Amino acid sequence: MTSTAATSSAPVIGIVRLPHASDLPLPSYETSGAAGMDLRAAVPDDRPLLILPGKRALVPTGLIFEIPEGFEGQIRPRSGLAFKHGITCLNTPGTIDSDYRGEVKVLLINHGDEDFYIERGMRIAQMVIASVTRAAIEERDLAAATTRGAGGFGSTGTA
Ligand SMILES: O=c1ccn([C@H]2C[C@H](O)[C@@H](COP(=O)(O)OP(=O)(O)OP(=O)(O)O)O2)c(=O)[nH]1
Ligand SMILES: [Mg+2]
Repeated sequence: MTSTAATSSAPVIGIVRLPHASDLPLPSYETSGAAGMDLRAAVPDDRPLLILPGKRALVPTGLIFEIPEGFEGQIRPRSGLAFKHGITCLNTPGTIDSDYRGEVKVLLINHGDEDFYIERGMRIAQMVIASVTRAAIEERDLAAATTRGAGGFGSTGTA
């Protein structure tokens, strides 16, 4: 089941299919409540991409995204690939900036102990569109005091 229904006031994401993805389906939400649209591998039909255990690969999607200002694309792993094969995104969540006009690529790593072949059209990751807040930056001489202060990295204990 796939769903093309958008939430109300949803941003419109423009997608350009590059020649090496022209026969692949556009990304789509697999169910009516799916948060992410699945991305497919645009590797050659006759040349699956081998990822050896412990190695990583940049997998082409053959897609250029036009994400409106105020939003970003987050590339996240698919849990099934992670659970069954140890295949995940190394830089998760990958950030797709709204002003990026290059081909979106997915950085996969094989954390499993077997060779894994990425086949053409395989759904390798998912993209979640999220709103972004861009902050104003102000330099300060001193940061305002708080109860936590400089405590971190487990300073509150575990229990
Ligand atoms: O998984 C990813 C992550 C990033 N990108 C593209 C889109 C993004 O807008 C651009 C830059 O990503 P990022 O800012 O994470 O990388 P960087 O190492 O800081 O590169 P740059 O100096 O180009 O910003 O690379 C991808 O295609 N896939
Ligand atoms: Mg950057």
